[in-house]
Amino acid sequence: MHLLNQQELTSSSTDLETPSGDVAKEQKPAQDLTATALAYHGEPRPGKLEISITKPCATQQQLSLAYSPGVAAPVGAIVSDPEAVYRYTAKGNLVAVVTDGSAVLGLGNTGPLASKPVMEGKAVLFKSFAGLDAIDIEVEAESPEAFVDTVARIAPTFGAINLEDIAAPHCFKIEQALIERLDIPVLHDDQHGTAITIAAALQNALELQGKVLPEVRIACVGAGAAGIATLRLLTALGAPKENILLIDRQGVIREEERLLHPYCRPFASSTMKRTLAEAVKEADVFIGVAAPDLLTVEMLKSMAPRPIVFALSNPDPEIDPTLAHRVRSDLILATGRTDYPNQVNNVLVFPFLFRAALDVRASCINDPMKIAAVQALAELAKEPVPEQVLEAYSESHLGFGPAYILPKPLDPRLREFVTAAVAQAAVKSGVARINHL
Ligand SMILES: NC(=O)C1=CN([C@@H]2O[C@H](COP(=O)(O)OP(=O)(O)OC[C@H]3O[C@@H](n4cnc5c(N)ncnc54)[C@H](OP(=O)(O)O)[C@@H]3O)[C@@H](O)[C@H]2O)C=CC1
Ligand SMILES: CC(=O)C(=O)O
Ligand SMILES: [Mg+2]
Repeated sequence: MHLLNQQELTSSSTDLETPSGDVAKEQKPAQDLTATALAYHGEPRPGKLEISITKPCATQQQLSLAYSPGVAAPVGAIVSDPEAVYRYTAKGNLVAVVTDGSAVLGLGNTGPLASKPVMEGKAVLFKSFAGLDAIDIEVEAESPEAFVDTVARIAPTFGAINLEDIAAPHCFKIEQALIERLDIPVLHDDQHGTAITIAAALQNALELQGKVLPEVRIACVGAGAAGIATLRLLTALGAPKENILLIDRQGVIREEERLLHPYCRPFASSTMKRTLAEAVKEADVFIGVAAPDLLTVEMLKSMAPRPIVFALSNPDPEIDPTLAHRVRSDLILATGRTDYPNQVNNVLVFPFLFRAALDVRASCINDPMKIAAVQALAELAKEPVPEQVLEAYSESHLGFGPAYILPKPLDPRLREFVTAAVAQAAVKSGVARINHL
């Protein structure tokens, strides 16, 4: 599949009026996205990050405070009281973005080295959207245990750990082991950041389509980190398991048919349906967290009236959005990408979950905090959109509707709105260690 970048979109797109009255952008093939992206990453200096200092260190006196002998004072304070580390070091605002490179976006197991641009990107988003300092750490680990051990050993440096792009099923075991071993928040973004974003987007899309979660039929392709966590959250929010079909490379995951890992088992179905095409037929909701181009035009046509399609594989979605809008005028469609309407991407969540957790020094990121994020994100989509956001996206109007089911990631209100809701939930559920509210 070939999709366009933002510049090409704004310079070469034509608007298609769909029968539902929404405007879908018609796009022409990109010639230079690869070259532009490589230049962006390579020039004027390689990469997207640097470290800057926050205290002056230009005179003999300043050097003797920053280093020997002055630095001994905070060391002593931390030895006496470990909590003083939050007062005298950067720990409390520092997140590790850690990966083994085993499920990098939808590109698969690229290994740790090639995952570095994505992890640097996550660090950029932490900083620019939530003011958090983040360092990317790409780990070469021979086993999940070795990975856990590596992260646990470096954890004292950080205020929180964001696990990224670690494939299922190891990701579940790794996250659980680190949560148990560490006293700082640990969260696998591809599980929970994605699940929260999808749940908020689905809540709003269902409202617009005149449907409700307890009644819709859901086909989810991708039984990995994102897929399993999303179904766990959606069922917790009221989606009946019997209305859900989960599909992986071998087809619909059915009870007692093959050896399933324990994370898949709760979503195994007693259905007679075996293929993705059969699973999608008459479904109200398609959630794609798997790979490009899996949803065909025929499958889309076979979905129920007023369908919802979240084609979230990055960078290339499960169906080309322009094609999908041509086929179904009653569709609400989202992708994970920035250059289409309705970006359903965990960037809407992870900066603010961690911002809140660190602000109140939460010991973990628990379910009430995740549910608070769902509600805050869904609610913010219904507020008038500030001029600054319209300008950032070169739009003259954005408002709650089929082409705007969630706030845009560049919306500066996210930081206050989502962070406040999550922090309040942390305090209320008893996991906050300080109360700034
Ligand atoms: N928009 C967003 O915010 C996010 C999007 N994603 C996207 O979701 C996808 C999966 O990520 P993640 O869950 O972390 O990865 P995992 O490796 O944990 O899981 C991938 C899952 O997708 C399935 N899959 C892969 N290819 C196919 C195929 N051709 N047909 C059917 N199933 C397939 C795999 O099946 P099997 O086990 O049989 O190989 C597996 O169940 C990626 O494309 C990623 O970009 C992820 C997180 C956030
Ligand atoms: C968005 C993201 O984290 C992913 O596609 O893996
Ligand atoms: Mg990811």
